[in-house]
Order: sequence, then C-alpha cells, then structure tokens
Amino acid sequence: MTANGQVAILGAGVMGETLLSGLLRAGRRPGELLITERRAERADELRERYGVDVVTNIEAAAKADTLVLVVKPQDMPELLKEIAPAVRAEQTVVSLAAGITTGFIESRLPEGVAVVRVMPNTPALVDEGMAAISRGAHCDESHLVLAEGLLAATGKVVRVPEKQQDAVTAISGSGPAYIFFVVESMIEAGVHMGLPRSTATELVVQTVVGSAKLLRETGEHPTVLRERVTSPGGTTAAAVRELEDHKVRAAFLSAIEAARNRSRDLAAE
Ligand SMILES: NC(=O)C1=CN([C@@H]2O[C@H](COP(=O)(O)OP(=O)(O)OC[C@H]3O[C@@H](n4cnc5c(N)ncnc54)[C@H](OP(=O)(O)O)[C@@H]3O)[C@@H](O)[C@H]2O)C=CC1
Ligand SMILES: O=C(O)[C@@H]1CCC=N1
Repeated sequence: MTANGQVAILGAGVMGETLLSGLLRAGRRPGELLITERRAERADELRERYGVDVVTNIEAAAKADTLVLVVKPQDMPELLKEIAPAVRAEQTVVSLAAGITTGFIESRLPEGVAVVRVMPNTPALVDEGMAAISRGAHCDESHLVLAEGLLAATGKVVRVPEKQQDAVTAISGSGPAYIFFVVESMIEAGVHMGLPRSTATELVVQTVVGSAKLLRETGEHPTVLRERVTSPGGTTAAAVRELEDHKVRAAFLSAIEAARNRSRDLAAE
C-alpha cells in the first residue's frame, strides 16, 4: 500500500467501517487512522472494536493528511461547511459519496485542494470490492495513486472519467443489492417448491459464488456460459423463456437507469 500519512475517515457507517476494517487488515496501524462519528455509542463501539481514535470532524481535518468523506450525500454540505476552515491545500480529500461531484466539494473547500471521487462497494468487507476513482480539478498522478493505495486494500480499483461515475454507481456501487435480490428470489423459489430454507440457501449461495468464479477465471462472455447451461429443450431453456416473457432484462435496464438518474440528482438535494 502506498504510504499516505495519517488518514481520517469522516463518517464511519456501513461504508466507512468497511474501509476502516480493510485498511487495518491490509496492515495499516490503528495510530495511522482517525475516524469521526456523531453518535457517542457508535464512536465507543468503533473505538473498542478497532482500537482507533475517534475525534471531531475539525480535529480530523486539522490533523490528517488524507480526509476520506463517507457521510451520506445529503449530509455532505453540512460536513464540508464544518471542516472547510481547517482544510489546507496540501491535504487530499477523497469522497466516497454517491452523486457528489468533485466540483461540488472543491467549491466548498479552500482553493487548490485535491479532491478524488471514489465509488466503492460493500464486497470490500471481504476484500472483493470494486472501486472506481476519478480526478478532480487539482489532482495530479500522486493523488490518484494515493486513493488507489487506500482502495486497493479492499479489492480492485479502476480509473474512470468523472462523467462516468453516475453509471458506475448504478452498476458496481448499487450492484451487490441487485445480486442479493436475485439470491433472495431464488431461495424463495426453492422454499416454494418444498426445499428446506437452509438447503435452498446453501444451493443458491454456492451457485452464485461458483458462477462468479467461472466468469472471472474463464473470461468467457456470459452469453457463452449461459448457453453451456442451456441444454436444447431442457430445464434452463424453459426458465429463461419465462424470464424473457416477464421482461427481466428490460427491468434491469430500467432499474439501473433509475439508479444512475438518482445519483445525478443527489448533489442537488
Ligand atoms: N453502502 C454502500 O453500499 C455504499 C455507500 N456509498 C456511499 O458511502 C456514503 C455512506 O453510506 P453508508 O455508509 O451506506 O451510510 P451510513 O448512514 O451507514 O453511514 C454514514 C455515517 O456518517 C455519519 N455522519 C453523518 N453526518 C456526519 C457528520 N457531520 N460527522 C460525522 N459523521 C457523520 C452517520 O452518522 P449517523 O448514524 O448519526 O447518521 C453514519 O454513521 C454515502 O455517501 C454513500 O453514497 C458508496 C458506495 C457504496
Ligand atoms: O444506495 C446508495 O445510494 C449507495 C450508493 C451506492 C450503493 N449504495
């Protein structure tokens, strides 16, 4: 991992804690990390679980070299207003918030601060994350390398132009939820047909893991892999016909466009 001094995670909810735990698993020492949280009991829980210091947003902004912003998009204006007086141009700001542009953040912080926009996802909790990063107006290669170093602790990192981030958010940011939705539906189908819930769950989870590995390790197109499962006149063909009749492919397109549009709207709230 690239060394980048002290890193503060501002907002340690689901995604903030995921990043924090990943950095610790990757060998970062608790003393190199700071976190901020506004609820005292949550702060105590994190302090106890990870041995990291929990400080105020202003303290974090004054002390850390890298500020990772992981509050909800709707909380971002208030957070930026609070930390702006303490932020300095030599710091790097990394935002994980959906929909919030680097321009939005730059315009609320002192002139010249480097801002990197990141879209991570929750499989980072098991070091299988997918993160996409984009540069703001004041970033150079060193800022992108720094952000890559942070995110590579928990999975893959790609660079994308910022104009693609709303689509990325809709695909890989929200993506795990679509997969879990499919998993839930398949388990329910198994239960409906009389399988014990535990059996249905084991069958579906291993099928998803195995299919994901097959995709990654063979590099084959998903259509080719699907055709290999689909024996002529067989069971899979009967099932896929139903999925097509119910316009599941079109539903995915509409759903993912809705997520992309929601990402675009978030900065305006
Ligand atoms: N969850 C996901 O899968 C992904 C989330 N993201 C992005 O990550 C960000 C966080 O999402 P998520 O972790 O799901 O949301 P959470 O609500 O779990 O986490 C946000 C955390 O920020 C805290 N917070 C809010 N305002 C402040 C503040 N002013 N100072 C300090 N802490 C504050 C909240 O505290 P409190 O509990 O008191 O409100 C909460 O603990 C969002 O911007 C989201 O778009 C990006 C990719 C994937
Ligand atoms: O649902 C959300 O808004 C966040 C961003 C991507 C995943 N979760």
